Amino acid sequence: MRIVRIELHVIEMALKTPFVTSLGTVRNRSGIIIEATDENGVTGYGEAVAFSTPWYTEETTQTCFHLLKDILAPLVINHQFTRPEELHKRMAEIRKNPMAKAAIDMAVWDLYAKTLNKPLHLVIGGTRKTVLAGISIGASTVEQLLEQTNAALKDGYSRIKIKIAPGRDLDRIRAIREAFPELSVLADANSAYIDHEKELSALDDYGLQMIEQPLSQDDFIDHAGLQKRLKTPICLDESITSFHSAKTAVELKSCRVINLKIGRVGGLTEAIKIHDLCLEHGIQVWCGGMLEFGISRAHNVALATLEGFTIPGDISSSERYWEEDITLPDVKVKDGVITPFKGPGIGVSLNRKRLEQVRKHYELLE
Ligand SMILES: O=C(O)CCC(=O)C1=CC=C[C@@H](O)[C@@H]1C(=O)O
Ligand SMILES: [Mg+2]
Repeated sequence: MRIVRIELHVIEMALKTPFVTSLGTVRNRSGIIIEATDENGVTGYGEAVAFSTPWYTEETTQTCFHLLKDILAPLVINHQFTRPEELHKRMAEIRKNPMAKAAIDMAVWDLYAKTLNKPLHLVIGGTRKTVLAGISIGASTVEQLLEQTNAALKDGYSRIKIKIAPGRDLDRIRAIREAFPELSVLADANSAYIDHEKELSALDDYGLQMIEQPLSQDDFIDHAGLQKRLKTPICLDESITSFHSAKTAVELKSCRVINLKIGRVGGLTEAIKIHDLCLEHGIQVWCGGMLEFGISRAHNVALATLEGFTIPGDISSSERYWEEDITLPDVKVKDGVITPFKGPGIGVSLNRKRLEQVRKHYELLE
């Protein structure tokens, strides 16, 4: 099979609730929805999940647009392939830029599953009938955090993730523990403790499920030393940008958990390889979120049906973020779980009316 047409839709939507992290606040979310159509007119969907500024990783919506339009689309259009992994390999000639590559890799997997007329989660070997839903709360005050946690529990979420930074950690953790002593809670630092490593020991006695990426975003050594000193499992997010980096983390014992994001690691092909590595080495893995739109969210649901996803991830309902998402149907959490879509591929279609409303730019590549 071969892709004969790629369409890029650059979109932007305001988040219902601003998302506050140790690195800044996200109010508006831009992204790129990609359609890849083959010679028989079958179309697969992908999404470039980079933010509009390089606060989380070095990629942005603009860098992804440039890579997709000028480098990656010309590399894959009209290139014969039988399996998605072959195009992923072809894109490996281009260095880094995982989120741009992931957009195409997601679309190719969706297209491939549709040509088999099978749901993507079954094509990749998913065994879970439902996916455990967790929720990441980016709140600026303790009161807002408690409020949003209460609402999350009412919506059936069984685990919450909070954002921490030096001087904004113990107050939050103590408040959550006091109000919800049994709740499964993890804390995401987004590398905020690089020069405050000693302050992390104070967080070690609150039964946190894990502490996510406390140190430098390209580190393995310091996290390995920290993991030896802490009871609480370390989870790596930004450090894990490829299968090789996951292998490094496993060999150096830098973490006991990995937050797996399809965009950050360069696509579903790589994410599946990292999942298999974690399963082999007893490293817990969960599906992280990127405040994304419905296409990437639907790919996350498919990924999280794999055997190794034993704990809730950051996949929550689309309606938490958007007045109206760009897919039909959108992702819905019910009683703390998400049921994988039954249709071929990712099982959702584009809500074209909504896509037009929020689209800033369109590019047709053939
Ligand atoms: O998509 C979600 O609901 C979770 C998003 C989330 O927690 C994150 C997305 C991107 C960067 C960070 O702020 C954080 C993370 O590091 O996991
Ligand atoms: Mg994180």
